[in-house]
Amino acid sequence: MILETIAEATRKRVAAEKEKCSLAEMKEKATAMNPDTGFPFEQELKKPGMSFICEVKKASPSKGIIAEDFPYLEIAKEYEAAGASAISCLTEPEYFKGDKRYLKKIAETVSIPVLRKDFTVDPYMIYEAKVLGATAVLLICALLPEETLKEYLETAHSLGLSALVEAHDEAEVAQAMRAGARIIGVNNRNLKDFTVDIHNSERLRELVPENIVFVSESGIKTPEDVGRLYQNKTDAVLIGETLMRSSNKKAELEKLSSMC
Ligand SMILES: O=P(O)(O)OC[C@@H](O)[C@@H](O)c1c[nH]c2ccccc12
Repeated sequence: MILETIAEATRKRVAAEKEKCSLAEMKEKATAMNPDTGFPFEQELKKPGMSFICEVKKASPSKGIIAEDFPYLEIAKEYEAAGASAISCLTEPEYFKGDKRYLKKIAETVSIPVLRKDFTVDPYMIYEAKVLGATAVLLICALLPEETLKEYLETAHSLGLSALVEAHDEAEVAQAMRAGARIIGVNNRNLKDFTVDIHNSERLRELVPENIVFVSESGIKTPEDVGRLYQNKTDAVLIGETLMRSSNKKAELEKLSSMC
């Protein structure tokens, strides 16, 4: 299964990185930074109206190369100027052609919150996200036993980082809530077979109380998709491909939000 393959590659990558900068050292750097961020990622998504998390993504295992030309910093600036609430930046290098340097540079440049989009399988990656300037990390339920998820959430929160906890079905939504998630994202893409169904997040919406931020992720393409999710009390949408393929991101974002 692709998710496990990526997780395994990530474990290897992190093991190699620890040779250069140990866990103790990374933790030290992260904890020396100001934890009192006021959780801007969560605050942005909680604002009235639909919030847009716009993703900077060059490639994906399901789509291959999405953007041949990839001026990531310009893209991030365009998202910000277009009114994005936050930016999601892929840092996974092998399958998504992401890079930690993209995240660092984007976080230095824009003033909206930046999510580190990666396959968090080690607390090291949470400390590193903080050091790179991220305001939030992704935690995928399918990769983390409940106790581990709880522990990672506590680590993130103690550093002032928000966590977008990704679930795909009822059991994972329940796991996310028990672990103390404040932001739950339902992925419309099934990571086992890559099928996309935005009905998935519509269906699971009612399981999440309104004090927890609810995000719909993946496969969102039209103003009708966004409008339907908005009617269904979705706080935010996470959109990658549709925006990445658009040559005028501001116009595209305006169009996508036109039915909210
Ligand atoms: O490009 P899309 O279909 O709009 O999807 C964006 C985002 O939801 C997707 O990239 C994603 C959702 N969960 C992930 C976990 C890891 C990597 C990527 C993802």
